[in-house]
Amino acid sequence: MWQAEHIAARLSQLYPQMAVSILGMTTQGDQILDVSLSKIGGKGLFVKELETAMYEGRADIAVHSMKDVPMNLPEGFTLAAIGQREDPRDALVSNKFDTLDALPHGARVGTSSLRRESQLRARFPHLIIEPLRGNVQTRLRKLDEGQYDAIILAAAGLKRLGLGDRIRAELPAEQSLPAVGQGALGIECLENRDDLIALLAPLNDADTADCVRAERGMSRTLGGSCQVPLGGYAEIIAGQIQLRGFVAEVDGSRIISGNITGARDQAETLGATLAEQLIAQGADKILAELSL
Ligand SMILES: NCc1[nH]cc(CCC(=O)O)c1CC(=O)O
Repeated sequence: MWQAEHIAARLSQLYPQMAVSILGMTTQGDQILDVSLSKIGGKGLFVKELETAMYEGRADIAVHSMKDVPMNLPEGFTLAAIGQREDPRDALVSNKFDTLDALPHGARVGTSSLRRESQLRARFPHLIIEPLRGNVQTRLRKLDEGQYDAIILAAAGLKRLGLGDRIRAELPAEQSLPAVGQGALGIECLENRDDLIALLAPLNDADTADCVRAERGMSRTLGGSCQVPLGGYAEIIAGQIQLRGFVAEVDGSRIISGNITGARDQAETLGATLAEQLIAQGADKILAELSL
């Protein structure tokens, strides 16, 4: 809802004559909370109902976290704009500990993200990783009730909700490589709505869009979703895209990582090329084992 309201406010600012209203929706991704997303079909669950609403003409656009948008949109839909990225990092939230290093043997860390789990287990095999789902407030409540010693959340979600003061440590990309698209908002509409695509163009942030395209190019080639421990994060450095990526065993016993730098107008190809490099190092075998 914060994301939808943010985009509605931007549109009202850009187009004062435009009537903007929010059609609040709950998706299966919000409703099914007792199991990990990786077991129930992944991220598409956050976007499907919204696409149905657009298809049926009940909504014109949908606002998504790019992290939740599947690599291949259904036929007839397009991403009209990708907004400026909020903090892309993962954040440690705890009432007892200020850093990951401070967590003692046997400390319980909440996350249902295979990406976060694999990176934690590789560096801190003495921690116990336990599932944690629900919206941001629910996750914080479960921490505060003492079910966990610490939890890992996206910094972006916390900051947007004014909960940035709960962050004990922001994990640098070297320690917790973010998810593909993390921290960026995407606006989806029907591909044939040239009117909307033109109106939404000013909301596109070229830097973020190029970075997210590179990340998604990698993930698409790897066939990844949140069903696999996979991270991808791109930055614009000296006018070029620098993309890092990894695929790991969930238990952290193996992490295949790499990076690549290249031209912004080749973003997707750059992502695909990094994916091929990870595959050459055995990423495809890890992915194949996971889909068994
Ligand atoms: N999968 C849920 C989800 N999708 C996007 C965000 C955070 C906000 C963002 O990345 O834009 C979150 C929560 C989290 O990972 O803590």
